[in-house]
Order: sequence, then C-alpha cells, then structure tokens
Amino acid sequence: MNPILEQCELRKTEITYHQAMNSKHDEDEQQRRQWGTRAWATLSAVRTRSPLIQCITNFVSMDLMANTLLSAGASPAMLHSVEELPDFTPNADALCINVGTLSPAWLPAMKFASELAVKAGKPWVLDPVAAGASKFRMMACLELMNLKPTVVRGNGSEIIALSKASLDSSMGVDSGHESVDAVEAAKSLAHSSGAIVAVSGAVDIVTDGKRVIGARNGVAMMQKITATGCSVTALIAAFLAVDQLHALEATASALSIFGIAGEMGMDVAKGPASLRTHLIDSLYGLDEAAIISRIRISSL
Ligand SMILES: Nc1ncnc2c1ncn2[C@@H]1O[C@H](COP(=O)(O)OP(=O)(O)OP(=O)(O)O)[C@@H](O)[C@H]1O
Ligand SMILES: Cc1ncsc1CCO
Ligand SMILES: [Mg+2]
Repeated sequence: MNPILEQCELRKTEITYHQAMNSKHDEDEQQRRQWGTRAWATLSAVRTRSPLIQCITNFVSMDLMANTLLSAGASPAMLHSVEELPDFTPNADALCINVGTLSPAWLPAMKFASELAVKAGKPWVLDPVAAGASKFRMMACLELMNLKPTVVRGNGSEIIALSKASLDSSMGVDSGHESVDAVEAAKSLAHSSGAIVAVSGAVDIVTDGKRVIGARNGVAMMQKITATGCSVTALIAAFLAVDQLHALEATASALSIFGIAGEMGMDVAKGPASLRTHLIDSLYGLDEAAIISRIRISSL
C-alpha cells in the first residue's frame, strides 16, 4: 500500500479505537450514575418509611447492628423469644437472622421466625457467620437455607463453606479468602437455593446465579471493627423491606451505601474505634451528591 494511504488507514483505526473507548467510558459512567440514583432512592425510602426490622442476631453485633439501622432511618427490634414471634414477626417489614453466637436454644426461634416471615410475604436475610466452624453450625445454616432466605450475605470463607457444605474448623468469623475467589461458590449457592447471594470483601459481590455485580466501596479498616459484616446484612434487610421486588439491586445498593459511609468515616477516623463512630455518623448524614460521586457498582 502507498505509505501515505497506510498512514491514513492507521490513523483511522486509532480514531475508531479511541471513539470506542470513549463511548465505553460514557456507558460505564452512565451505569454508575444510574446505580447512584437507585441507591439514593432506596436509602430515601428507608428514611421516609422507617421499616421495622426484626433481628435475631449474635450478642457481639446487637449494638452496632441496631445503631446502623437507626442511622439509616430504619427501626430495629432485637426480639428472639419463640413465644413472641407469632405476634411480632408477621408485622415486621423484614427479618435478619445471624448465627454468630448460635446455641441450641436459639435455633428453633430462628427457624420459626423465618417460616413466619415467608408466610407473611416478608423478605428475610441470613448471615451464616463462621458457617464452616462446626457440624452443628453448618447443619443449622443448611436448615435455614432450606427455609428460603431472600438474601444470604457472608464473607468469602463463609460462602465457600456453605456452598460446598464443608467444614473448615480452623476458620472463625473472619475470612481467609478474598471475596472474588468466592464468585463461583456464590453463583452455585444462588442456583441451588434460589436466594440472592452476597459476598463481602474488598469487592462486594452480589449474584442471583446469572448476573454478577461488583460493589467496590468501603475501606479495609472496616474489617477491624467487629460486626460490620453483621450490620451490613441488617442494612440489606432494611433495603429489601422497601424494595422487595428488586432484591439483587437492593442488596448491591445497601453494600455500597455502607461502604461509602465507611469511606467518608475514614476521612476523619484515627483507627477502628473512631471509624466505628464516624461510619455511623456518615451513614446518618449521607446525601445524594456524595452517593452519586462515590458509588462504584458495575457488572462483573
Ligand atoms: N478490603 C476491604 N476493602 C474495603 N471494604 C472492605 C474490605 N474488607 C471488608 N470490607 C467491608 O467491610 C464490611 C464487613 O465485611 P467483612 O467481609 O469483614 O464481613 P464479616 O467477615 O462478615 O464481618 P463480621 O463477621 O465481623 O460482621 C463490608 O461492608 C465490606 O464491604
Ligand atoms: C466475634 C464474633 N464471634 C461470634 S459472632 C462475632 C461477631 C462477628 O461476626
Ligand atoms: Mg460475618
């Protein structure tokens, strides 16, 4: 080819490439803004409607979980006695069950409450804390999975253990896996259970077994505050309470919002103890502009 023509062809290819890259960037940016608008709308609905969230949760998490729900605008209630459930659970807007400090005495209440929630058409969320730590805990988690949770949210190790129903008794409540290493396990668990599965970590993963969404908000220091995972599970319940028909989107939005509150809290925190306080303050004060500018959700 004539060298001048060749140069022209090369230049044309270059321009087409840059145009494609720019339009991909515009598309990504548009998708990101759409997620921001959705997350803000759902948080606003929680603030306006103040859904009642019943939590049957571990002793460690009760305080942070209740304060997370309050600062997001929801109304937490930590009720777990079997005697109260028939009156209370059907009237709650969503239920959060967390097996962190599981004992035989509490398991019947967890199962009964989830059955009542399903019967009343209310969403419920399972947090399978340390699912692989013991046979008793794994059996309990598997039984609860059979009671049709709307969403299950765990860390990488918990979701991997649960999806294979295999024990790893060297693991406690902290994850030994990156969330991205649990994508296949999460998809398989979503397939077998029909639940939306969320895996927290540097990237929060959310899947219905087909679509996989990644939410990249948050700071690593959040792992150094006990029960941040438990608390974001309860926040997912609050988001489901106001947007039950879009469980995947509500879950991704709750994870991002909590992550954004962590990022903003980290701007002023000095360590885990002050981050705990500033995260709650930031969640309480979050506005639309901060969400739109900071949200980082995309398809994986
Ligand atoms: N490396 C990281 N970078 C950013 N955010 C993170 C990181 N690791 C965890 N997070 C965030 O911290 C929160 C807690 O997630 P984590 O995976 O630690 O839950 P967990 O192990 O169940 O915690 P816990 O059992 O103490 O409640 C989530 O909001 C998650 O997005
Ligand atoms: C530390 C701990 N132990 C059981 S539950 C819990 C809270 C974090 O999952
Ligand atoms: Mg946990």
